[in-house]
Amino acid sequence: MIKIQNLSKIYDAGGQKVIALDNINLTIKDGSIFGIIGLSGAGKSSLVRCINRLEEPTSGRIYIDDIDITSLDKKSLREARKKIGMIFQHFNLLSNATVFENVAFPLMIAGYPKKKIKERVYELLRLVDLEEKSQAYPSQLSGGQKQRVGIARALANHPRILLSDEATSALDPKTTKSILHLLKDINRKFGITIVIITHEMDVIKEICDEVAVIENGKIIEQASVVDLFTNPSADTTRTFIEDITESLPESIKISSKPDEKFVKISFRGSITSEPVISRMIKKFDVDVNIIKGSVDNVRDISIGKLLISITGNPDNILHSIEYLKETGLKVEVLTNELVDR
Ligand SMILES: Nc1ncnc2c1ncn2[C@@H]1O[C@H](COP(=O)(O)OP(=O)(O)OP(=O)(O)O)[C@@H](O)[C@H]1O
Repeated sequence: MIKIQNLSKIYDAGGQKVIALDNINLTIKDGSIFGIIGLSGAGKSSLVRCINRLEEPTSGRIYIDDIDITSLDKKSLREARKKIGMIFQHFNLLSNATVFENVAFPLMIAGYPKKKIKERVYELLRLVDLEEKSQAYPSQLSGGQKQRVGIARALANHPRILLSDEATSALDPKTTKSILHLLKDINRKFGITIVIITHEMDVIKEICDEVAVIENGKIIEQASVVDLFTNPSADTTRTFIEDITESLPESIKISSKPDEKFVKISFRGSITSEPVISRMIKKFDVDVNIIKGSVDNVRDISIGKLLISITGNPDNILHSIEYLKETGLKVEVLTNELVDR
């Protein structure tokens, strides 16, 4: 378990103080894939780099399995870091060393005998599907292959935690997917906790279990990925997931009549196939116009969103909305404030 308590990081930029992290509190469960998403400058890198103290926190505590990382001396920190692997956006490989040598590097530093190093390196290269490239140099590899080397190197010392600092940001969408699948496999096979920082919701959607949204150095929202998609609360989160109420047609903005209500419905999985809306129309004698709809796949669960207008007798509209809520759907009646956003 990673426990971050009251963590702050203040940089001194030429006499000017920059508050990069402002009293962060987070708990990351063992074996989970935890995403931290935020816009550029939100504090993501600072946060992830404080976990292994590549960046020194200004104040606060970070516990990993009850060991206070922030209080360790240099020698103990070196030991603790063996259990925290890290991968980077630009891979950080040694350019004049082969793939084999890059992966062997942390094992040599740890003082393993040659035979052991060779066995472990080939085991890791098999895991990331790069055995045949062992003698290649980084310049002879594609971006995806370079990141696979980065992953193999990060896993060399059997870490319990893998930190990923925008590891797929420099890759095309297809390669991104294959790297994310590899990370998921590693998480499942070895139970390694993975902390991913990213500015892309697609990355979160693909593999994370839980997500925290960071803005101006503060965590503004934290939830399971499925909950976040169904029910985002912060405005920034809504912009990340392109909420269905964004860029609504002009015609909606002029209407706030009692005989017409705009309703956003969110649903998960099986409810998609239930004819809830047609039943509602029959039961309450209202008309429904579907304005927008979308279905997203989040961690293999389909999450649907539907924006409808309900017109008819105002009382019947209210009963219809109650009925939708009773069926277990998440229902939000759009107010002007929401519509005008
Ligand atoms: N070494 C530093 N010295 C001074 N200010 C810094 C330093 N590193 C980061 N900052 C500032 O701290 C804030 C958070 O930066 P950080 O790199 O953690 O954000 P980020 O979310 O990772 O951004 P990006 O996605 O652009 O990398 C920013 O305002 C940044 O300018």
